[in-house]
Amino acid sequence: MAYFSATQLQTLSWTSSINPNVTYRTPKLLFYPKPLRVSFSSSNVETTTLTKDSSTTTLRELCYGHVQEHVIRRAEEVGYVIPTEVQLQALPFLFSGRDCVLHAQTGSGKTLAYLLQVLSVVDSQRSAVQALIVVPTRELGMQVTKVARMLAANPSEHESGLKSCTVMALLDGGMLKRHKSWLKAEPPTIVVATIGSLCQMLEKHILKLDTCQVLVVDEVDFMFNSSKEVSSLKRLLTSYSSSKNRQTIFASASIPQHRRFLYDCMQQKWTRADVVHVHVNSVEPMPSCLHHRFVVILS
Ligand SMILES: Nc1ncnc2c1ncn2[C@@H]1O[C@H](COP(=O)(O)OP(=O)(O)OP(=O)(O)O)[C@@H](O)[C@H]1O
Repeated sequence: MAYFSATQLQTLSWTSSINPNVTYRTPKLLFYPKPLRVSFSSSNVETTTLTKDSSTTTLRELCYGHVQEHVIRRAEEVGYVIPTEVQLQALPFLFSGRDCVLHAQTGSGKTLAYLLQVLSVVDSQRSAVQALIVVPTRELGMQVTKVARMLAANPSEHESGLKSCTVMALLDGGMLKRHKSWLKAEPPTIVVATIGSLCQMLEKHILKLDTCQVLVVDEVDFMFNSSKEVSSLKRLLTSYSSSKNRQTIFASASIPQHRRFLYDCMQQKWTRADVVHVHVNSVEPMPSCLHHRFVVILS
């Protein structure tokens, strides 16, 4: 049995401080902006000189050759022009097909990072579920579905005669009866699901995941901390499709014991052994205190 010590796990961790002496050797990242401080927990670090400034790398440049033009255009139309730090760091790994743990603060842009990867992989002409995004709550599921549908919408669909990518929201409290008929008639390309509704569909064999190429688990720390969801989630990660045949992406704002989590990912075969931990630290730390002010309005 292979044994990995916690120190052998590959962890990429960026901060905004610049250390010109430490970078790393992944060739895909050579266009990277400024020298970034990249810490590996192994001693596998090499020095390279990076030239281009991060402020000049656009989302279009990052996505070029991976994401369809209409998706990039749609993203630009809604204002996604410059990648956030986590998108800048994660997208080259995601596009290369590596399993990733996206670990960055709330609002840092993890959702867009994994949705761009999902949209780069799926083929809307195939009638099969190709990506599954598991979320802890209905509210988050609705938000993710909205962004996915917005990005996937193809305005030239009618002229080209090509089918658009379809996104199903399989969420707790939703109309599962309607979803059953939809799944039977024509499988959607992407499914966004809460674990409860998803398991119902899987157990009844209405939904099959053998064609799933990308599995995303959002708010993974929340899911693993919920006693109600954890066993179903573990089953999902190991039973319905194998980590060899799919790309697995975990996203979370906080993973308190991330080394332990990465170790489990490999040991339990939730991911492949070369899973990448993309850890973007907050550029602006939380303020140490808050000032409260109030105004008295005299009537
Ligand atoms: N490249 C970008 N340019 C401009 N805005 C962006 C970009 N990427 C994401 N956003 C916006 O930033 C906000 C937060 O993004 P998002 O929801 O993807 O963050 P997140 O890291 O997934 O947060 P959470 O941990 O809460 O799920 C959203 O309003 C999104 O539209």
